[in-house]
Amino acid sequence: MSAREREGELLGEERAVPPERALLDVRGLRVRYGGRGWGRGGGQLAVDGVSLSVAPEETLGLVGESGSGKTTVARCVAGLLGPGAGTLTFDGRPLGRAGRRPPEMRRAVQMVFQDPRSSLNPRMTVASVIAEVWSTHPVTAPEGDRTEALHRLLADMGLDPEVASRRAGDLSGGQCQRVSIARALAVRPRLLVCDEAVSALDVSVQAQILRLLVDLRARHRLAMLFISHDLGVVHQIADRVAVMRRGVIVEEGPTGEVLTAPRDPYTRALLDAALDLDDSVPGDGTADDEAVV
Ligand SMILES: Nc1ncnc2c1ncn2[C@@H]1O[C@H](COP(=O)(O)OP(=O)(O)OP(=O)(O)O)[C@@H](O)[C@H]1O
Repeated sequence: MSAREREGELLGEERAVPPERALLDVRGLRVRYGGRGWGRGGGQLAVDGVSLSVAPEETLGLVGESGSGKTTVARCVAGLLGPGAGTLTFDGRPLGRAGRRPPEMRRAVQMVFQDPRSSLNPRMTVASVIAEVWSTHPVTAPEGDRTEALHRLLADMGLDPEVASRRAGDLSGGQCQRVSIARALAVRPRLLVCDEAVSALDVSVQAQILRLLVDLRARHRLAMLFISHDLGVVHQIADRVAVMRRGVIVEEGPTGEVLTAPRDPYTRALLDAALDLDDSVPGDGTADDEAVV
């Protein structure tokens, strides 16, 4: 089936999330890096007609091998990259690049990156990281005592208030990721795009951050686009899964179905490659917690 046919199928009656129910709706997304401009050839066609939807409070897992185009989709949704072709809508409104989004849409879609250390300025204190996003989105800034609000936010992330005065560069990887999540949630988003958000962490810390995300998702009624090459991790968190290969979605469905009875040979190969799904799921509850201060 060609990318266009597959896109057509996704546009039809079988769509998992009807357009009127979708929070995020991506239709026929195409992205080419380099070359002579869109439609003029050359360069690298990274995403070739991706259509997907995420309902309010739903988590869609996007899986696939390295280079399949997952990050490119994430960057378009977060507004860091413009689509070559296709449409993105959020709550029924067109979703342009971040610079062109109205402030309420910029804050509604937040992203958590793979490498927590490089996504934070190592010289900034945690308090100033959060103060910066509150000043960018003043509507989300606390009205009363900001220090108290900051401490509450940190506590929500499982961080001690003492972390507020520490520089990001002095924190552990897990602590940095908790701060990155705090920065994203400080502006009260509706959709969190997590791009390999636990991949760079030690296995025991992965489990903690995954549990934190599951907990925050419920408490803050978040929708998530959760990108990972790790099927075990996706199994833990996603309601539905879309499988990407070479810029197209080859299979999509409820997580249990896709990961236990895959229809596409590529999904089966991915599952076979994940040596043992159960063993690859982090978090048996026995791992020592990293110091969360
Ligand atoms: N800035 C860029 N310039 C040129 N090509 C790029 C760029 N970013 C990504 N690509 C190419 O686009 C394709 C898709 O990359 P992308 O990072 O979206 O895939 P991915 O599935 O997220 O992979 P990974 O898990 O390794 O990040 C790859 O072939 C990659 O080499």
